[in-house]
Amino acid sequence: MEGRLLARLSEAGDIPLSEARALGAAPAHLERLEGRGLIRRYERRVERDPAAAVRGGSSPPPVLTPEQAAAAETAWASRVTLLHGVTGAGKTEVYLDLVRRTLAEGRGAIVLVPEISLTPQAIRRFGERFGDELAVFHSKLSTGELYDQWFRVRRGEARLVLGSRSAIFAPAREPGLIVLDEEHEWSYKQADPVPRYHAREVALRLGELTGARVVLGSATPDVVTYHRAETGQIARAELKARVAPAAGGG
Ligand SMILES: Nc1ncnc2c1ncn2[C@@H]1O[C@H](COP(=O)(O)OP(=O)(O)OP(=O)(O)O)[C@@H](O)[C@H]1O
Repeated sequence: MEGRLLARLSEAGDIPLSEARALGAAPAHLERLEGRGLIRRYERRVERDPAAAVRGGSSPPPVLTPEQAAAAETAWASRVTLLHGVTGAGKTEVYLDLVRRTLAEGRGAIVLVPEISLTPQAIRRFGERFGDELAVFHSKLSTGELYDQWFRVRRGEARLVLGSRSAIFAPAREPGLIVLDEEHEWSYKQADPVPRYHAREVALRLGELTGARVVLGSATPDVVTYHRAETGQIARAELKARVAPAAGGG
């Protein structure tokens, strides 16, 4: 067994303890080898990274349409903005543009989407654009995965948080932007279990406390948000046209 282990180590450099065990190494074997100075045991943090699979090459961002560019400008110039746009009008590209600007300023960003919209494709869109800056929070992560994501954000390694409602509590450093996509969704309200909160209200308050811009995106805004926009308490940007499909040119 010891020969097999040493052979494996000489080819791999180092191996996890679990692999040594699988090769048949018992604790006594390891102690003996270590005593003879042939191996050394050490601990290393290994992070689980649920976004790793969706990180790809960086695809260049599309040029925003004039309507999208105007919407991004309004949001950039305002504290809180309702981004009112029909389905397929390209709201996500506006969020991506605002995230890019925010990271370029050296600040962090939190993008909330309803749990049901947090699909691999949606994650990939952000992962392709922002790579290692991205941390993803959703309810299917194991406690360990959640812990790792939390610490990547906490340490400032990941400055962009993408997640469902509870991601609003991620320890983003110096948040400069908070986006709620589909802001009208009832799933942003957590009624049970405690703590009971509405992620939109938390986002608005966090924006006040930190100076982060808040963007509320929807094709069908909540009546409360709509009223705030109508009465001028928050800004409004509209996307009325669908983005023409790249190949269609219509
Ligand atoms: N400026 C652009 N140039 C080229 N393609 C674009 C542009 N903006 C958006 N798209 C493409 O159009 C499609 C719809 O855009 P996007 O997903 O951003 O819209 P959305 O409003 O967020 O959609 P939904 O309402 O479904 O959430 C996507 O495939 C996106 O890549």
